[in-house]
Amino acid sequence: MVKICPSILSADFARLGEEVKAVSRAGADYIHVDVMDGHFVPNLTLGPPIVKAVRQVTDLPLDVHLMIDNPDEYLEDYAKAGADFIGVHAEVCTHLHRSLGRIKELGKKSCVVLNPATSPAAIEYVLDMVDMILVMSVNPGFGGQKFIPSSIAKIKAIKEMLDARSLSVPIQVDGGITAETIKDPALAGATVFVSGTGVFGHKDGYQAAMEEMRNAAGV
Ligand SMILES: O=C(CO)[C@@H](O)[C@H](O)COP(=O)(O)O
Repeated sequence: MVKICPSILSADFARLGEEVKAVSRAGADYIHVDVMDGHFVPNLTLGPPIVKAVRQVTDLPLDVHLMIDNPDEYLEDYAKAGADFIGVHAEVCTHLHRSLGRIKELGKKSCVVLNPATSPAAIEYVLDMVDMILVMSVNPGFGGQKFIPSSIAKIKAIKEMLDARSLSVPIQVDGGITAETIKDPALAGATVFVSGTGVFGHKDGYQAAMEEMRNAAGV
């Protein structure tokens, strides 16, 4: 079952509440919230007060992707703000097992995130404790970038690792996802798709964008 998660990074921030309501009505499965700190990634976005505000305008799960250094220091703030999923990068968590465990202790779903250059081996020993795995198909920091094709082999490798352990953790993919690019990652085993410009920039509107992606995924 394909899930589509509009990334509010590409929304009109001056009308953020309306934008979130509109994609929720148009059939989004989760609202994807990109948190950037200007250190781990070369861009700055938003923090817990905005997550709290978004929480008030939709009943959909909030999928909060922390692109920040020292995520442990902020997990509780994002949990309190209303995140449902909290994603942390394998590259910045010195004690990844502890960070993912802390997310669960806070009563939230945990997601581990891999940059394009990071090997699936980095998450081999936490596969059994995560609720979602996010494969970045662009280098994080900006919307509107081109899908990196090597992500497909990585998704396949992670799917094989999960199957070998009889685990059914959803694989999410994020970056450059549109109706034109969704099929290959879907065939490789991804079921959860983040899309920013592909949804918010679609010429025929949000519902058409998500329907096209679901149809194109075709799995
Ligand atoms: O995390 C990120 C970027 O760092 C993504 O969530 C982008 O927001 C996706 O945007 P598109 O590539 O779909 O435009």
